[in-house]
Amino acid sequence: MKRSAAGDREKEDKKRKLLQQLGDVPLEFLSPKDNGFHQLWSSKYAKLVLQEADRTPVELHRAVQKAFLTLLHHGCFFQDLVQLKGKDLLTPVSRILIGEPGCTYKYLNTRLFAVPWTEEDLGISYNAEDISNACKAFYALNKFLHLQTIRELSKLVRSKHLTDHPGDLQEQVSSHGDVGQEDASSFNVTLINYMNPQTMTYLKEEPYFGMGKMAVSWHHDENLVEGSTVAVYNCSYKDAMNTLEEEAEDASKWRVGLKIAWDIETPGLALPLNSGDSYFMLDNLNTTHQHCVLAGSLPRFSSTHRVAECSSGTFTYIQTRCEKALENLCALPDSDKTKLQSLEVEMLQQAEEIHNEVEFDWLRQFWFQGTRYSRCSDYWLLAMAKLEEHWRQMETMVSFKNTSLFIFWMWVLNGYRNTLCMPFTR
Ligand SMILES: O=C(O)CCC(=O)C(=O)O
Ligand SMILES: [Fe+2]
Repeated sequence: MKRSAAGDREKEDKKRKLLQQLGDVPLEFLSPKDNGFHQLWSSKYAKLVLQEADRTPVELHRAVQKAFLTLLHHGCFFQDLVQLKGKDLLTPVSRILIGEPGCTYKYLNTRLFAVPWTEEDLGISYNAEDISNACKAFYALNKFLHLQTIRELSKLVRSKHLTDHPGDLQEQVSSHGDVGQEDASSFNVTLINYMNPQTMTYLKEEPYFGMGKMAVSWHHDENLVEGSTVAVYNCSYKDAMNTLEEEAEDASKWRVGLKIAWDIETPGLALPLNSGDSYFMLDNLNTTHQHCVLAGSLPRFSSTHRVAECSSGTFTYIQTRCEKALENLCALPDSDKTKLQSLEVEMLQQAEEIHNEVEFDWLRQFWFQGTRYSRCSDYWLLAMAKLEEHWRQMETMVSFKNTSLFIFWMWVLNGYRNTLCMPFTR
């Protein structure tokens, strides 16, 4: 999914107009201490659900919290260089993507490659046993959050708040008679975020409501299966560096902010999070509303489980594409030379397209991000070596095509010249 520069500009204009309209008066937002907070939540934000820490098994908390720290100690979190409003920006939060083997997730023009999680041993080698265990912990958390999501979705179906898409939701829920099967609500990746506010010198102020410093600005999560839920596990922790008083700590909890997209009438919502809490953006909430993350005072991790739309975003997909293009290349017997089977224009064009796709959307994306993926496992290095080999073979195809085109134009040109010269040469 390419973000168009024109589309971005249009959105920016709309946003600027909105801010001008507001002048210096901030919009209203409600927190738990405000009257009407729960009323607002249940009427305008009913598809946002909080599950407090005690709803999650203690062993799962333990395994996941250990996993976060393992990844941090192995230096697996990286700030992403993303494109926003035509500018290259480094995200304040550092991230890692973990998920189904071969899955990728593209956001803000950056393709992230999932460090594979598996329950059983698929022969994937990890750089350390604790990294392998960390991936297993997120797999377990994923399964748990998936179950909770189904539960919350069916509660939503039964509730009177359901207004739009009742049909879709009903379907999503009823397809879960047998929980655990693959479907639109099985999360295939988690994008894990980490930020230590004490080491971040500059964080942007939330511009519309005056909610405070943002770790992640207002956005919709992109590149997800339409209407799919996003489930987030939140975990802040005290390290030896943090010596805050209990009270001060309380005043600076991490919060998730929500607002209805392009709506300046409905107050925004700021929901404080305790360590171990999970929140769910059910059904199409991510489309109708925007969210942001407001920084608290402690270092914090979040594991954001999603259904990435990866019809053209898995290793299997791109490998199959390459193989399709390479069907047109056949080996000459008794030599290491190859030739094109068909010179049909469509065949040649398709090969060129696939050659570009693998080069720009996969190889360059991967190498641009440096060696970050080799911190965890060799999975993507091996996968990329295969794609590179396909790319190299396609390179010969494209050069064949260019040579054929050259010969064709020479032939046309010569024919033309011969025609012109005919009276003189006769
Ligand atoms: O950390 C969170 O609570 C949510 C982060 C988020 O919105 C994102 O990564 O897209
Ligand atoms: Fe998000």
